[in-house]
Formats: sequence, C-alpha cells, structure tokens
Amino acid sequence: MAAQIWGSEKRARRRREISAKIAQMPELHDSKPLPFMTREEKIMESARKLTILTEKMGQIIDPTDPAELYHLNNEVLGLEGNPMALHGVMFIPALSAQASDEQQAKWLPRALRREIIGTYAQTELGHGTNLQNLETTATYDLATQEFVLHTPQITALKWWPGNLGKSSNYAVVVAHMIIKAKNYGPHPFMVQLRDEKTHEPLPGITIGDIGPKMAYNIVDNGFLGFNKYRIPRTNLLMRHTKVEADGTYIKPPHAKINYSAMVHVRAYMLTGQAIMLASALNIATRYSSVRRQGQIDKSQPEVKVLEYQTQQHRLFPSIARAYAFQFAGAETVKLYEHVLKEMKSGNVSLMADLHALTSGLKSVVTYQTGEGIEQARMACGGHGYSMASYISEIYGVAIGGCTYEGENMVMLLQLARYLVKSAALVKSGQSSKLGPLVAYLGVKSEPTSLIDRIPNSGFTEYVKTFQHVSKRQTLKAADMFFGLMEKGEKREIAWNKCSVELNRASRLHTRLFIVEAFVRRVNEIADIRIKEALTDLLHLHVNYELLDIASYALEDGFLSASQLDYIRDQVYLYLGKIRPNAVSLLDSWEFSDIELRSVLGRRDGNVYENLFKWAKSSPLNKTDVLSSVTQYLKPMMEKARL
Ligand SMILES: CC(C)(COP(=O)(O)OP(=O)(O)OC[C@H]1O[C@@H](n2cnc3c(N)ncnc32)[C@H](O)[C@@H]1OP(=O)(O)O)[C@@H](O)C(=O)NCCC(=O)NCCSC(=O)CCCC(=O)O
Ligand SMILES: Cc1cc2nc3c(=O)[nH]c(=O)nc-3n(C[C@H](O)[C@H](O)[C@H](O)COP(=O)(O)OP(=O)(O)OC[C@H]3O[C@@H](n4cnc5c(N)ncnc54)[C@H](O)[C@@H]3O)c2cc1C
Repeated sequence: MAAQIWGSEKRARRRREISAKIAQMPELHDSKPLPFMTREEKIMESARKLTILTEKMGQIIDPTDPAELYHLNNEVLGLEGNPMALHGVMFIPALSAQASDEQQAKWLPRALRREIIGTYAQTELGHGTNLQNLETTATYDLATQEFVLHTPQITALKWWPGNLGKSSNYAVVVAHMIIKAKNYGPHPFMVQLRDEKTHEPLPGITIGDIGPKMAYNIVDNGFLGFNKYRIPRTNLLMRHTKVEADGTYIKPPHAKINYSAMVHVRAYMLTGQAIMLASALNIATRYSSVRRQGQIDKSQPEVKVLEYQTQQHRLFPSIARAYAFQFAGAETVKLYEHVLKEMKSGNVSLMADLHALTSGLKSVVTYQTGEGIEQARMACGGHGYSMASYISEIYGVAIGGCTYEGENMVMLLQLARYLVKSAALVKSGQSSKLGPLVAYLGVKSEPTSLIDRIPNSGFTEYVKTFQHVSKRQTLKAADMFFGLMEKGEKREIAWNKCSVELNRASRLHTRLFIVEAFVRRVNEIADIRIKEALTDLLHLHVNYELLDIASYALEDGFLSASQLDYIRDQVYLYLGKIRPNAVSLLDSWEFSDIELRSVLGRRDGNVYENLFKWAKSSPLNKTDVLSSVTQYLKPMMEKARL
C-alpha cells in the first residue's frame, strides 16, 4: 500500500530507509517537544537542524531527488516550516521557470548549494489577490540601465512572504514594470536584500518579520520596503519577457506566464495537504483504537471508541479523501511537469487548462483537508485539544493553504471562468472543441441515474452521476450569468451576482475530477489485496461524496429518494468493512513517530504513560510555586483573608 501512496515500491522503500537513518541520528531529532518552545527557540532549533542537514544530506538522501528531500524535510524539520521553506517551494521554482538560461547559470547553482537563501515576494500589505493593483514599482532608468524599485506608500510594503523577514538575503520580487512612463504590469525581478557577509539589510531596504501567526511560526513571514533601490536591468527574469538596453519590451508568449511559480505550488501542495490530513487521521485513528470509553453492549467491557459508528463516520470518509487527494495530486504534478516542459519550449497552449484544474483542486483540497483534520481533533476528545496530540498545529498549518497561493473563493472563480467558457462552447454547438477535462459537459446524460439499477456497473454510474450534477450546475450558473447580461447587466456585475452559483459549479467539477482520479488509480492496481482494500475505500468515497452533494441530483429527479437510501446504506456498509483495515490504511503512509510529533498518535499506542511524562515535562512544572502566584495570586488571597 505504501507503494501506491508514494508512487512506487522504490519510493516507499527509500522513505523507509531515510526514516531509519534519521532515527539513528539524534542530532536531527527535536531537542524537546516543539510545543514547549518559544517561537525564537523553535526558529533556532530549526536552523540548527537545517545546517546539519545541509552538511549530512548526501549521507541520508539523494539530494537531487525532490521527493527524498521533501521527506527528509518533513521528518526532520517538520510542518511548522523552516528558515528555508520558501527557498525550495518558490524561489528555486521561480528561477527555474522564469529566469533565462544565462540567469539560471548565474543564480541557480548558488541557490542549490545554499550559498544564498531566497524567497518569493509578491503579496503586499494592501493587495494579495488582485495582482494588477500591486503598488511596488520597478521603473527603468535608461541612463544607467537599471530598474529602480520603490514602495510608494505603506500599503505597497511586501507583506507575508515566507522567510522574508529574517532568513533570506535574496528574493524574487514582483513589481509593476514601468518603461518610459508605460506600465507593463507585474513582473518578477531577482533582488538582493541583504549583504552576503554581514546579512545586514542593504541601503534602501526596510525589512522585518510580521509577527506570530495562527501556526507555521518557524517561518519568518516578512515585510519589505524599497526606497528607490536600484538593480541591474538584467535582474528582470528574462526567460519569457525581455527588456533591451534601450528599453524595448519583448512580450511573453502568454500574458500570465509570470504566474507560473504560483501554479507550481498549487500543483505540488495537493500531496502536501494529503499528507497533513493523513497525519492527523493517523493520530486520531490509532488513538481511537487505544481509547476505551463506554459500552455498546452493556454486558460487554468498554469498547475502543473506534467501534462507534459515529466515530467511523467522522474519520473514515476523510481517510478516503486523503487517498483521493494523494492520487489526484500525483496526476496533477505529472501534468504540471509536462506543461512546464512545453512552456519552456514556447508551447503555452495547455496553461489555461492547468491553471483551471489547479485553481479548483487547491481550493477544494485545502478546505476539505481542514474539515477532516478538525474532525480528527474532535474525535480525540479532550486529549485532541492538547498540543500533545499535535493535531491543532497540523490544522493551523494546513488551513494556511486555504489562503496562500490564491484565496480559495478567488481561485474557484478562476476555474469558473474556464467552465463558463466551456459552457458557451456547449451552447453554441461546439462541444468538439472542449478540452479533455470538460468533455463531459458536451455529453448528453441519461434522464435518471442508474445507480442501484444496473448490476455490476462498478463505479461507472457514480462517475456519470457526478458528471451530471457538475454539468447541470455549470450550465445553470452559466445561463444565469448569460441571462443577466442579456438583460443589460454589465459583465462584471453579472459575474458578481452569479458568483456563489459559479463557485458551486467549480466545486462540483473539482470533486468529479478527484473521484475520477481515485477510480483511475484503483483500476490500474494489479495486486489483488491492495485493490480490494482500496476498492472498499473508493466505495465509501463515492457514496459519501454523493450523499454530501445529493441535493443537486435530487432537485431535478436524477436521483430518487430510494436511490438515496441505497447510497446511505452503502456508506454504513463500507464503514463497517473498512473498520478492520482502518489503522493499517493510515499506518501504510509510514509516518515515523519523529515525523508525527504526537504523543497521542504514537505507533506503540502507549498513550497514557507518555501523556503523563509529557505533562510533567511542561516548563510550568519546573517549579511548584510560580512567580505569578507569589507576585499576584498569593497577595490577593492573603489580602482577602484579612
Ligand atoms: C486571481 C488572479 C489569477 C487574477 O489575475 P489577473 O492577472 O488579475 O487576471 P485577469 O486579468 O482577471 O485575467 C484572468 C485570466 O488570466 C488567466 N490566468 C490567470 N492566471 C493564470 C495562470 N497561472 N495560467 C494561465 N492563465 C491564467 C485566467 O484563466 C483568465 O483567463 P480568461 O480571461 O478567463 O481567458 C491572480 O491575481 C492571482 O493568481 N491571484 C492570487 C495571488 C496568489 O496566488 N498569490 C500567491 C503568493 S505566493 C504564496 O502565497 C506562497 C505561499 C507558499 C507557502 O507558504 O508554502
Ligand atoms: C501562511 C501564509 C504564507 C504566505 N506566503 C506568501 C509568500 O511566500 N509570498 C507571497 O507573496 N505571499 C504570501 N502569502 C500571501 C497570500 O498569498 C495572500 O494572503 C493570498 O493570496 C490572499 O490574498 P489577500 O491576503 O489579499 O486576501 P484578500 O484578497 O484580501 O481576501 C479577503 C477576502 O476577499 C475576498 N476576495 C478578494 N478578491 C475577490 C474577488 N475578486 N472576488 C471575490 N472575492 C474576493 C476573498 O475571497 C476573501 O474572502 C502568504 C499568506 C499566508 C497566510
């Protein structure tokens, strides 16, 4: 099963080998539990481990393999981030996709050797979503052949970029490029921020940390201002766009090609989210098979809480989602790598499809991951609320994904633009022009669902039902939009008035893609036992998801009430079937105890003894009488006694 999750037997084996090596290297373990550290201590601890990793990486992993590097980071540095998180996630990808060969030769080897640390500075205090209204400017000075970076006012300060505050000395900075008073829109520039020797900010640069956040606090998200700060012309990333010495602008082959670093993260973050969801579920499911509370049959001893149907219903559909996200994520990464290769050689025809797909997936996956992790926390009762479970930290980090890399509602609306265009093709009889991801919009569906009506239909009738509701909602929302415009409403106003309905279409379309990716994967599996276990999970997935969106299929009679009863029964049937496999389905992800960082989710199940140990090691317990008591509470009580 690990081979299915991680893509191949070799990958799964390598992960295991890497974890085993790390287990033997105490210098790479947390020196004490992270929740007992201050933010400064955590950052220090992370930097300590990061430098050891840089030294010893070659002994543990193949450093040229991104998957091995990712695993190493997750295990040693953990999900709260690290001082170089954005270096790997965005800085290097931005240079790889947007710098010319010559620029790459100059900067990439230095970045890869970790001679310099970089980040991606785009968002500002006043604008994150609406890139067209970013305020930082890069004005071309023809006389010196330099760009002058400037922050005209407070709202133009770069705000949020990870590791910008304290760790990075370089950044890819996005600024409006102005040449001879003409604004060419946001473009990426390579910018040195700090002196390479002293790490002091360079003159003309204001820089710092934005303060603690809900989670992810090892990352020094930062602010950055420029005061007429000069960089050479050749620091504009010039793979796709060029500015000649005389100020001549050569435009890119696609207007949005500069957004590729964002698409990179959106494509790769899906599996990251799946891992966080599976981690939280691993903790909650293991604990649920240790925790005994109450009886189902009063004549019997107390049961493991995992025996309760409500507990299974709380956890198992999310297990299915974690697998589904992992499989959909793997497909998306493959597609991204393909499109990137095409883009580098000038073919940009697939960019719109990839943008639409990743926009929808990023939104649905992060939202449902957050839901699943929060349920996992509640499923652990009181102990779930303790940092000893570590679930709250996983939750805090995961839901950052609902916001960063494009706010979820906004990204769903990006997919909706693509769906509406596709709907227009269907309406004008040009269905043959639909791309493969939306081809179903042009296919006539049966009048009613055949779920439960055709024996041995496998998952086909489910997929058709998802297609039906997605198609119907897309066409309905598009009709609403076109209808308003026909009545004379301005395009943008009409769009806003339909946006809730449009986003519903985007979610349904994305959920269909996720279901299909799961079906595709299960169909490919040869090992009969693995196929059986995943088929059960897929049954739970399709029935649970369909029940969740059933109103869309009920309102036009595509599904009947009796079919809905059947679907509900299937959910209950598969909860029971999955129960014996539940812990294994999560243990198959092979997270080590070092990586999970959870007392509650320990592999050995020895929870109570270790919770007590954990509590005793709380810094508050170093002394029996705290100074808060001697200084305030004791005098208060004494005064009251007088
Ligand atoms: C919402 C948009 C997409 C709108 O962009 P815009 O230029 O104003 O768009 P517009 O003029 O309205 O035109 C829309 C049009 O542009 C297309 N488009 C947009 N993006 C892409 C793309 N990547 N590939 C291909 N096409 C793209 C859209 O499909 C639209 O096409 P259409 O007009 O419908 O044919 C954009 O502003 C955006 O992406 N905003 C989100 C900002 C964001 O994601 N920031 C991320 C900062 S980095 C970060 O958060 C890192 C965190 C990582 C971590 O900590 O781990
Ligand atoms: C943990 C974290 C890490 C980050 N890392 C980086 C980084 O490394 N580099 C970087 O540059 N940035 C980074 N960011 C910034 C992040 O990318 C932005 O916060 C994000 O893109 C959302 O933009 P915003 O903050 O402007 O939200 P806003 O756009 O202000 O969103 C507020 C509300 O307005 C709504 N809204 C906005 N526009 C529209 C619209 N057109 N239609 C409908 N509704 C709309 C949104 O849906 C939302 O409900 C990070 C953010 C976080 C939280």
